[in-house]
Amino acid sequence: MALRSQHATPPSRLKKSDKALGINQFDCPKCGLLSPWANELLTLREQVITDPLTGLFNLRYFRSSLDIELERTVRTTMPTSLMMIDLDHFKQVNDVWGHEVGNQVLKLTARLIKQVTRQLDIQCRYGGEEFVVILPSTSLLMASQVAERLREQVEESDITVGDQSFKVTASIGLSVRLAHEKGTASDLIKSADDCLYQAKSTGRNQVFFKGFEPEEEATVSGDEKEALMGMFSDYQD
Ligand SMILES: Nc1nc2c(ncn2[C@@H]2O[C@H](COP(=O)(O)OP(=O)(O)OP(=O)(O)O)[C@@H](O)[C@H]2O)c(=O)[nH]1
Repeated sequence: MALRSQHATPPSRLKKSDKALGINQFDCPKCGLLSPWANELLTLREQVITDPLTGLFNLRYFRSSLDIELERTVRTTMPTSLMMIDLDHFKQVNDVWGHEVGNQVLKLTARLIKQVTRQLDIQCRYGGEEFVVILPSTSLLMASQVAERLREQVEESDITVGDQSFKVTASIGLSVRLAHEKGTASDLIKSADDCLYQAKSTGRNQVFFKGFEPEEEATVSGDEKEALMGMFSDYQD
């Protein structure tokens, strides 16, 4: 019995293929899998690749997906972008509001990440209060627009506890791999992580990336942000 699909197919998307057999037999439309235990196996597989708190993909799935997407970049010449997101001063949220409220903030952040990204993007919890999104076939310019939209949505969201409410912010680092560029998945992660560090160390609540021209560093703000929004206003699915 083997799972042949490279990408996860949630059990809800499976079709029951043969009721007459009287057993739990399912036919996966993506991978053509046919097995009496396929549904149970897919549920198990989903658990193995999912972060239980946020429902996003976990670190294990992130690493294997990034390798696949970087291979795809070489084959298709379409760039792959990477977005690393870290909540600002999250320790204070736990300290002031408690761990359970902290968990609610992580869930909210996961929901916002899913809302602003596309279905084919790969949204993962990297660990703790850090998230990472792989954006296949996405230039750095487009990724910066998505990141800025996410940063804004986090900043604008109210977290309500009883009759009180508070806000959180996020810092975001971006990197991109172009088809002709060499380097490992770890290099791409390090590059996004370095940018995230820059976003944190230069004030937080901002998106940071090495600019569209090599070696040029940039943050998205003011007029540039407006121009980006205008150029890619039809980007959202
Ligand atoms: N509620 C909750 N807290 C978590 C979880 N995982 C990690 N944390 C907390 O996240 C906090 C991260 O704190 P720091 O690494 O100091 O970072 P920070 O306070 O966000 O500060 P900066 O990143 O520098 O802005 C720690 O207090 C961890 O305990 C989790 O699953 N749930």
